[in-house]
Amino acid sequence: MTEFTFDLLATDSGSAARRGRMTTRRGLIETPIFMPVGTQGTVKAMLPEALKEIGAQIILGNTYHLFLRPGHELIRNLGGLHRFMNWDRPILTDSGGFQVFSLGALRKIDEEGVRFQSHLDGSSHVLSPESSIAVQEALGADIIMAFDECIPYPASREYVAESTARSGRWARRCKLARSQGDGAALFGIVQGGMHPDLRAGSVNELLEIGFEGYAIGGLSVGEEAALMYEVMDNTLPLLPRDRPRYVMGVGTPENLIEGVSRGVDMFDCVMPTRNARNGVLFTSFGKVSIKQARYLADPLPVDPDCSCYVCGNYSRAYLRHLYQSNEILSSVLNTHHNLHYYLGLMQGVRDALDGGRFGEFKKDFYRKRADNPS
Ligand SMILES: CC1(C)O[C@H]2[C@@H](O1)[C@@]1(COC(C)(C)O1)O[C@@H]2CNc1nc2cc3nc(N)[nH]c(=O)c3cc2[nH]1
Ligand SMILES: [Zn+2]
Repeated sequence: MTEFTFDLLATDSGSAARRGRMTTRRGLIETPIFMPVGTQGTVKAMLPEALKEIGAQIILGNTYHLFLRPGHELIRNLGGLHRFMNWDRPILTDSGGFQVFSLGALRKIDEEGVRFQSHLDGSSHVLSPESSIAVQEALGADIIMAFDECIPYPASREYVAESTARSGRWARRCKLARSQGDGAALFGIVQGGMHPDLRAGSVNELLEIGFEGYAIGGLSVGEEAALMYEVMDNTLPLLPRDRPRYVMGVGTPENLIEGVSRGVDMFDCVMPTRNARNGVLFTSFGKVSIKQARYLADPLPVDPDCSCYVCGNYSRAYLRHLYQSNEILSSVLNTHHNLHYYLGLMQGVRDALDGGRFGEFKKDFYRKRADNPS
């Protein structure tokens, strides 16, 4: 029996945006929410205490990576992923399907699952619906994801239909493979490529099986933003209002605002953390590439409107110096600021929804960027 609930607290008058609250066995999650990605049991360059200080409520882990290294049994024997990484708030784990295809080598997919060679040492492995659920339960994640195939883009309609049907069969196997009494919530993942009818078929199959939440997969795979929004427009209205909706791998700040407007509750993306390590900082007026010469002697904080520790204590000149010098602190400070920006943006969304002023919030978001084209 899972201790998972979702309450819809408010809906926006002028859009499909919604304010909600999830209850998991490790605490509450206020939605809409952005989830920092902690692929290998760490949100890169961030101490758990710093994540809490900037308001992170839940983070992501990856089955594929932790299964390969250090191994899910080792982590279970050491008390589970929360203990292992000293994070006592909720963790959502992705099921491995996507990562096998983005990282694994020599993959072979069949009804059983996916055979692949490790990108680390070339060793051969299989991930199946049953083994993916077993790994996620061993890790002790609070929200676990069905094992699916994230269909590459572009793909033929025939392949999309076949793969989506197989992911539907896998979803059923995932639900059957769950251990009784494991308090984690299991989310189904909608596939169907960019075809509204195949998306609807995938939704119907998942609803018939029944999950605690529903993710929209197969997006943020190189498609244009307009196409991503079209799939959201077609798919979100088909999902139950009283269950969380999670769009995987999304996205830029604009993607988050547009996704919220369409009724998305949960997001995750490597963008804030990956861009931080590449010296690209997110601000209320757009992106700042800190390596640019114009910041050489700039005494201002990266975003004068930002209340984070980094903007309160360091100049653009110093952040540029750290980046140019390839200093470790560059990743630490840039990541802190970028995650603070993403989490702060979603806090602003929640506050605006609480106050019935999401429409104004969205207008203000775009005006600030238009005033300062980066
Ligand atoms: C490969 C790597 C690290 O994953 C990120 C990142 O690069 C990158 C490359 O460009 C950006 C957009 C910045 O994000 O694309 C990935 C984010 N898009 C994405 N993540 C997903 C995860 C998924 N998991 C499952 N189980 N099923 C899915 O259908 C699924 C779809 C997804 N789409
Ligand atoms: Zn800042």
